[in-house]
Amino acid sequence: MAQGQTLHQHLTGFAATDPAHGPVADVVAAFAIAATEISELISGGLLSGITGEGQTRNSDGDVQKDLDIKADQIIRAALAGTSVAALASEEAEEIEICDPAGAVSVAFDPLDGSSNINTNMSVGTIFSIVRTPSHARAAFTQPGSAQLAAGFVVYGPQTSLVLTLGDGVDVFTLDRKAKVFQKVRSRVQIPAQTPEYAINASNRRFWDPLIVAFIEDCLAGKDGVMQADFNMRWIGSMVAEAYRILVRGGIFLYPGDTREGYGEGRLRLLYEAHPIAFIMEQAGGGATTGRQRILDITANTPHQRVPLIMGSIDSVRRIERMHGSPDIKFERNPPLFATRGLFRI
Ligand SMILES: O=P(O)(O)OC[C@H]1O[C@](O)(COP(=O)(O)O)[C@@H](O)[C@@H]1O
Ligand SMILES: [Mg+2]
Ligand SMILES: [Mg+2]
Repeated sequence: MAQGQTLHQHLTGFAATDPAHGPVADVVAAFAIAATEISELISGGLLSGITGEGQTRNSDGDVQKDLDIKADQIIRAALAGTSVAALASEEAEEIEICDPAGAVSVAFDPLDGSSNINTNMSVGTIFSIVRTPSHARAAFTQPGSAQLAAGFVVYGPQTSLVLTLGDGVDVFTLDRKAKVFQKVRSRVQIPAQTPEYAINASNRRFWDPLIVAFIEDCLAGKDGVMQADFNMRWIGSMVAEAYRILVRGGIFLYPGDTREGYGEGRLRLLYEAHPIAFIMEQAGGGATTGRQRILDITANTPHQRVPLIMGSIDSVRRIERMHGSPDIKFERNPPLFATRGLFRI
């Protein structure tokens, strides 16, 4: 439908032949309500009593900021009005069973990029909705391709909710006065080739040589095999990076590295990589570990980490080809391949 449609209208118009569709719509609506409240809190900052400090740690070892905990509580309160079978939150150690008869289950990151709270940078909320199997406990032992819907909210200069119901990606921006999300972009398509990359380059000495090789190719610009001058971004907030990629393309990398505990990178499969990968693919982009499509992976534990490389499809495919070609470092040397096209190897 045309822009200007509200999220509520979008969900109401969502085909209802599958019995899970009603519960999916209810859960998305609950996240929209929670996001409206979280957005207000964030925009008030210290005036809302948000200090950005924290005392406790979550199961992944991160310090839980006051807003991490508050966002988790707000989302739980909003979901209490729905019949969700199982919940997996970044801020809870274990999977929780709510209504075992619930048709859907939800994994969520209440606040992504929370190291940015004090610096007045963008943070977000991420969610993944799956069908509940016969045993609710098994809800999160399905590959990412089994997701029914996924979304994320970016609390930036605008608060925007990005949503896929498995049929393309739409973007809704919060009308703060009316407290309604209005559709601003329909059927988003990520450009296949955008010379822009995002990676935490301070970890370079810990990377796999293939990641070093890819970034060196980007840095070589027009003179290198990519034949394009690259721009670089790193926000430290995956939701903000994903939003930028949806708008103008590019590639984001959080690979595994040799730091202790970072063998599988930093991002969590169930509530970060799965939903973002679903959105990337639905918008014509890609998401991979380098060796495996993210949506083909099934979690063994709730907070399992996974290397995540996502964005413009040509860049994602190039990374995958590099991982499949151990001798790529020889092939990369010009001038033999100086005539290759953008992003080709
Ligand atoms: O500080 P680093 O290692 O660059 O990691 C940044 C990454 O960590 C995250 O903040 C992880 O998410 P949380 O803030 O939910 O733990 C991502 O948003 C971001 O891409
Ligand atoms: Mg996160
Ligand atoms: Mg978080």
